[in-house]
Amino acid sequence: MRLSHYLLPTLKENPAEAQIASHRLMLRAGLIRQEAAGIYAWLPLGLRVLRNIERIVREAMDRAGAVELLMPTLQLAELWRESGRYDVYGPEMLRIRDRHERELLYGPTNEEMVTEIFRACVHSWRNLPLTLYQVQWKFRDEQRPRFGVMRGREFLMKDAYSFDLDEAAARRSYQRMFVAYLRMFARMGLRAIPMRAETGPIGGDLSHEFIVLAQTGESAVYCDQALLQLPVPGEDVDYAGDLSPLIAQWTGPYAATEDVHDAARFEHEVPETRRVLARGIEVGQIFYYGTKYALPMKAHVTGPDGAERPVHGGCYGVGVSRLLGAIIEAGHDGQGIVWPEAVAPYRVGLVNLKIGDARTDAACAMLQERLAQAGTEVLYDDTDERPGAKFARMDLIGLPWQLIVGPRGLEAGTVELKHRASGERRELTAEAALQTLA
Ligand SMILES: Nc1ncnc2c1ncn2[C@@H]1O[C@H](COS(=O)(=O)NC(=O)[C@@H](N)CS)[C@@H](O)[C@H]1O
Repeated sequence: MRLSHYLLPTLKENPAEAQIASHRLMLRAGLIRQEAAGIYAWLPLGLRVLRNIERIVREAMDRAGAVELLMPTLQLAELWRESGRYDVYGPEMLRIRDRHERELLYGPTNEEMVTEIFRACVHSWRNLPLTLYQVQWKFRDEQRPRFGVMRGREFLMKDAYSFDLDEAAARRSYQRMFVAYLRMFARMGLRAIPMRAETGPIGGDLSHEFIVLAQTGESAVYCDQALLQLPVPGEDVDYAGDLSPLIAQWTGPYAATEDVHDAARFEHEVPETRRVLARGIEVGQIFYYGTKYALPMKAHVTGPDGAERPVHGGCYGVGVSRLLGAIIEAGHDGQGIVWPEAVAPYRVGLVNLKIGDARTDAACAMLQERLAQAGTEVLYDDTDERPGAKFARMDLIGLPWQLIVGPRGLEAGTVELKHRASGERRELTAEAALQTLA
């Protein structure tokens, strides 16, 4: 991709309204643009990261056996009257009337709608367990949208919903999602800690939040240091097996958000040297809520004994757009963003220090060709700005690698390869650089 024909409106100054690093950097690096309070346009570079995060989320859901569908953002109010949540959901719900004066709402979440789809399509226990998921925009009319995409009003969520014959089976679905979440966040370069949490308007009696520790996190969290060192389940985890030992390993040590924190237990259970009090960003939350929606909405299946019964459910959310903020909070320095390779918008920033010079242009063309053949995504800075400005922009947007081509280097038969995260720079031949990037 050539920067001279791209849309990358970087900003030199820190925008006054941005109070935390990720908000400042997302605006300065030209990833998003605020269109209204809590409502953002996703500019090309930010959209590529969002899509990479979605890909990792989808791969984790598919691997855990969930099935993707896509539900509309607009929902009928009567659906929420069936569950009894329409009147209790509160001012966060954006209520809309269409031209026929029909009452609609912009979905803040989709338990009712997915239950309606389930009850219309599934009638036998033989179809269970079934976990459906989507990646869809949500709207919550937050009183105080802030911190950029961290607490937006329109935001992208992966929401999954499990359906099972009984509580025991539903808890197994919950465990599969729990493990999938541990793996998913680790693949994004995050250490997300599962913490017992309140269930709030979604309901149920079992919930865990997945928290990324960060100074600017909105939640205060208390946990046992031991949790921060646990190895994340590997690629070979057997989702069909008994996951209880794994869950016990991750839920044994003390971990709680402030709204469920038990100070006495914390002091009693956790040796002082291992007590962690930190702030965290909630990047996901999972709930078991039994028949809370199936009962009022009559989502039944015929059991093995031939009897009709309401299904047991759970829901599993991930803040896909919030994750850009969380990843930047966890990975940035004084020069800008430091993207983990797995989510970076491009892997290599190719910088031509003298656009128009036959040798540097030819070298850059060759490098782009070879990197494209190797499947490496490249953002080519073919602008004629000063080198200093080009380096600063590359550091700001935080691509994992910078490949710098200048006339002096070519004279000596070398190009420069810089690793953004470590700051390490090396002068080496183009071939050696391509080998390093392979
Ligand atoms: N205002 C918001 N802006 C950005 N992300 C948000 C916002 N509200 C929630 N999220 C993200 O969305 C995730 C899921 O939201 S939730 O309310 O906990 N859960 C649900 O809505 C369930 N229906 C999940 S299926 C949260 O963990 C958080 O990461």
